[in-house]
Amino acid sequence: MPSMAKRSHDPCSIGKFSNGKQNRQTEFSARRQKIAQQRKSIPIASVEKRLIEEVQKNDILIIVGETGSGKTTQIPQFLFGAGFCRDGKVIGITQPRRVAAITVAKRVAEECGVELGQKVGYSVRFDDTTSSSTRIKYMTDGLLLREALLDPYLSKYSVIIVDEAHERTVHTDVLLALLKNVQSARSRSVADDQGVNFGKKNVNAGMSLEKEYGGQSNSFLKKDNREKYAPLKLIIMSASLDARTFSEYFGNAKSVHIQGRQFPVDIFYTCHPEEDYLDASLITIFQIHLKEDPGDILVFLTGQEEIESVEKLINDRLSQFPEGSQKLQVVPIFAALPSEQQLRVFAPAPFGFRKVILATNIAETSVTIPGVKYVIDPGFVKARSYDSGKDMESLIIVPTSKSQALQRSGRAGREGPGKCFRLYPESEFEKLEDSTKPEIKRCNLSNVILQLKALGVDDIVGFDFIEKPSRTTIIKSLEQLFSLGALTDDCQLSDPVGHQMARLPLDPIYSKAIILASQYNCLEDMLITVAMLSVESIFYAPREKQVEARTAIKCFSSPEGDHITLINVYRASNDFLERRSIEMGKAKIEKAFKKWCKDNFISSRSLRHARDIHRQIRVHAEQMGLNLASCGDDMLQYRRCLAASFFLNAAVKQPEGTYRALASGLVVQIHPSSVLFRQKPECIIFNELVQTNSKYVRNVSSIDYLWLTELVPQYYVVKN
Ligand SMILES: Nc1ncnc2c1ncn2[C@@H]1O[C@H](COP(=O)(O)OP(=O)(O)OP(=O)(O)O)[C@@H](O)[C@H]1O
Repeated sequence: MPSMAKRSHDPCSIGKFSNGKQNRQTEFSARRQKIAQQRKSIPIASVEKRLIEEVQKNDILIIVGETGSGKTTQIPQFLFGAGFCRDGKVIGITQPRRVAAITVAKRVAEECGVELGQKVGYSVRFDDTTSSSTRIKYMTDGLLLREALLDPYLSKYSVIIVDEAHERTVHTDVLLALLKNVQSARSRSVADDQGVNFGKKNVNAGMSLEKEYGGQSNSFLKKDNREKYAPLKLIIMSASLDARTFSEYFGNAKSVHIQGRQFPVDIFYTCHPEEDYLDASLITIFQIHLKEDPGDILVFLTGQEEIESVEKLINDRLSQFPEGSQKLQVVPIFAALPSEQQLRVFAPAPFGFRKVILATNIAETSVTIPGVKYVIDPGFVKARSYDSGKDMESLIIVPTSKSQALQRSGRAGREGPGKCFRLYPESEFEKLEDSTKPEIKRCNLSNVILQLKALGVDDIVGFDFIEKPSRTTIIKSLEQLFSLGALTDDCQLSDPVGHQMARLPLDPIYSKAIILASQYNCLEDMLITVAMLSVESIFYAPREKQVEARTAIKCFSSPEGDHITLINVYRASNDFLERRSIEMGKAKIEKAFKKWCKDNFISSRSLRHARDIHRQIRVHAEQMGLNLASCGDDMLQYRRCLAASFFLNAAVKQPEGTYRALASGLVVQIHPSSVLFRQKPECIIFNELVQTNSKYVRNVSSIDYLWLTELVPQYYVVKN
């Protein structure tokens, strides 16, 4: 059992739990009363007037306030009350994650006593609950960026609040630059009584990549029409923000600090470092379950695999408890789970049960999970990392930053006093970085550049990022887009390919595969491929059943590689569901589907998610008028299309059985999970590069070497 040392203690009162026996109406009014009470006692309530004055006085305001002080839920309501939505204007609040946007909107609608989608709504990719009456709109930062493509001045908004800005996701950073530009353009339009026009580019024939890199900073909203826009108010918010960086970026903008949180959270550290944080998490879960007062537990793990393995370990251990004494409900939440399954963590546990939520960092900021009193934080997170020299992007497990640790502990103590168990010594905490390195500095930028180009940004190097990505990364990403045919020689979006790619909400390499597949008459098959490649892992092989799992996978495997194998799984699941939907009702199908997946060592969650993604991207393909054909059983065209799409990830076999990636020169091996692990064909394409003790490639298919020069001569003849 990890021994814990308590760091601080605040006097606490025990949270109250409803007995659930009141009739519905009394329950409803009691809940409304409770919410009204909560709102009054929230720290931010006492500074409402001052905050409104600050927003009125300052066009840009930076607000730093403790977790749970009421920034996300209350400030938009204050602004609404102060008249910021007059003339039908909207207050927009961005969140880095969908789950936060959805759940906070639901809470605020409830606080306002309105139906979701009326005064308060949310909009996230593929799910929009807003209507023409919506005045307080929660959304993801990525969604607001896409809105800017259609309405460059974001003209319906009077205020935009960028929440959890400390996360510094790529979308947040790009959004900040965009908003800065939109704000000054809107102010100019009023001051000069002269309008502005968005996105008209100085097409400069013959401009080379070199010129693109060397350009000067440009404002991409250019004056030349006569429309007027009302000024835009901008608020940047977080609990753990380096206010100075943001203030300087926005020309010494004013920052205000909100003191206090509603309930205390006691922090505990282990006395010694833990060798195995999964084991330590498991022990701490049961330690809390057996010894602590009622209250749910939120555990932060790094990804789906860890979550599923801890889920299994908890259930195994529970099965050893005497019948009827288990009383622990385990609910996972991670990005790859379909939305409705993610939202299960917000439902109360069955009466008398304690809920254990196993979460990735998607539950780290903004969300309030009702019932959570205990947080377990092993101190790790899976983060993107990019080596621009090798053009290699990977996900690696790294220690959290101090600001992430603070956010995690902030998930306890929202409805009453809480406790946070950090599974590392306090001395380790002191060594953590203050904040997380901005994502823009650790990822490939081709997607961002594609979006910026679609927004009309000419000069990427000169673009006013809050922190500039490295020049090498920008150059590599531009080169990649150029190789994919998304950019013309003068660095503009190509027509139609570049524009079509920017419309698809996917990585450029996948968008390109979809556009090409339309020409190769195999789009249906490529849509399945992209959907299956977008989820974590389709096959699930428990350690103790490796042999059985390998036999089961053989039923689907194709000698041509993992891509066709994934298509076989998808098609088999289609057949299964079609047959069953004739035989049985909806509720039974779900159960039968789970059993079918389990028998075949397939993760039913991942497959469901892939089916969901497939449905969504198919709608995009239809709307774009692409040719929705399938190549049926003759997969040759499909394999040629794989080669033409993923040529940047082609590799050839070396005499000793390793592979040399043609674009980067890296020496890689086929991952043991690939169906081609033993077969080792002469030439392959792959979709993922993972770095453990060696460099492995996953999702691999064999191709004919000559296809590369035949299908992508502009790259292979010229370059290699
Ligand atoms: N869904 C909910 N159920 C119950 N209480 C809630 C809910 N959402 C918010 N609250 C209450 O409102 C308080 C303020 O939440 P809010 O999200 O506005 O804080 P915040 O300052 O934005 O915190 P953070 O920085 O952690 O996002 C919470 O501490 C909690 O008491």
